[in-house]
Amino acid sequence: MAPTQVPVFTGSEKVSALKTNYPIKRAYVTFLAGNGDYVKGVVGLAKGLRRVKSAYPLVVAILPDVPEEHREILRSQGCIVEEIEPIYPPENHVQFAMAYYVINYSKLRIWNLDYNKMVYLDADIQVYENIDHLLDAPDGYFYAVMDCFCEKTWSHSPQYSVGYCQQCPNKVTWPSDMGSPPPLYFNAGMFVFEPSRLTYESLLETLQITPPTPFAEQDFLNMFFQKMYKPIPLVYNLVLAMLWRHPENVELEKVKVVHYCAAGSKPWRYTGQEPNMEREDIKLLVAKWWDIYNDESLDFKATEDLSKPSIIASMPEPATSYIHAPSAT
Ligand SMILES: O=c1ccn([C@@H]2O[C@H](COP(=O)(O)OP(=O)(O)O)[C@@H](O)[C@H]2O)c(=O)[nH]1
Ligand SMILES: OC[C@H]1O[C@H](O[C@@H]2[C@@H](O)[C@H](O)[C@@H](O)[C@H](O)[C@@H]2O)[C@H](O)[C@@H](O)[C@H]1O
Ligand SMILES: [Mn+2]
Repeated sequence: MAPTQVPVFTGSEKVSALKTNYPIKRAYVTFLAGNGDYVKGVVGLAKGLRRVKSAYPLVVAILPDVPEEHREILRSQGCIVEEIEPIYPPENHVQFAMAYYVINYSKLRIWNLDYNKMVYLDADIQVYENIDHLLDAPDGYFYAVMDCFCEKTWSHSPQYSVGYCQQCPNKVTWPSDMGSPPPLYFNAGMFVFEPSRLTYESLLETLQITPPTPFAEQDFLNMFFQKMYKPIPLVYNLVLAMLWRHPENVELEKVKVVHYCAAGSKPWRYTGQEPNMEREDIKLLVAKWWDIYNDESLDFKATEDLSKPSIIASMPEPATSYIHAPSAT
């Protein structure tokens, strides 16, 4: 297991009795911008969640530039489509964020959705095993998987310059003349969070006085939730670069969620040309993604699916509920 991970789930734990008169609303949520091919990622994710019999719906937070044709595709796959307004960082700093990532600040709108607990998943993520239990995790924390600093995309950072990575903190000791090592840093492609108006307004106010940085909203979220961040095991968000940067930390057969974020790994654009893309494990993971995307039996069927447990999921919670430790496999 990677160092410094604090196991969130220690077994079947009794969660405090929930006293509420309103149904606890839980869902998965992803983000879609533009009229390009990321819509395929969302369709794949919707079908993947259906394949693992998730009890919760998939909300898609879309920017206004998503065409009606794509919105219809998402609705036909049982997604709940919610249009959000873009969020731009302070005008005079935008050049500091990598241009490609600036649209990701708009992800912050998901804190304003009308749900109590959500799991955010990038559209380039696929869920291969049921992770509904994450929505039972104790409130008051921000759960996410630790990122890796070894890819070239991190070449701007002090970590990269000294060869330090939190995935192997003992390999290169953090130089004492560079102050204390950076706090644990999560990949913002997947996280468990509690939408709230109060948090949402605080995020937006804080953003206005926070100069953008290379990884845009990911850096910002790491700063904002630093005190609440609770690392969860890598099986919940396998950042593909881990396969060649930290293979000792990866047990591929136990991975529940795969994040196709390495350059050239987006399944719907895969050519195998970019570095590491010719690896057998990458070819297997891309093929697994396509198997789900092409599986017509996983398409949404209005009649059958409406009777799915997600209706139950919106019913008031029982007096107590349990967190079941994730399966070892
Ligand atoms: O043209 C785009 C680029 C990004 N995204 C969304 O923004 C997320 C973050 O971008 P990406 O996953 O490409 O970043 P990475 O995780 O690869 O750094 C994507 O997963 C999508 O949900 C999108 O909808 N359209
Ligand atoms: O806007 C910043 C983005 O930052 C993250 O992607 C990065 C990060 O994972 C680096 O560590 C990798 O090196 C890099 O390849 C990858 O693109 C999130 O996955 C994405 O959702 C989004 O927040
Ligand atoms: Mn991603």
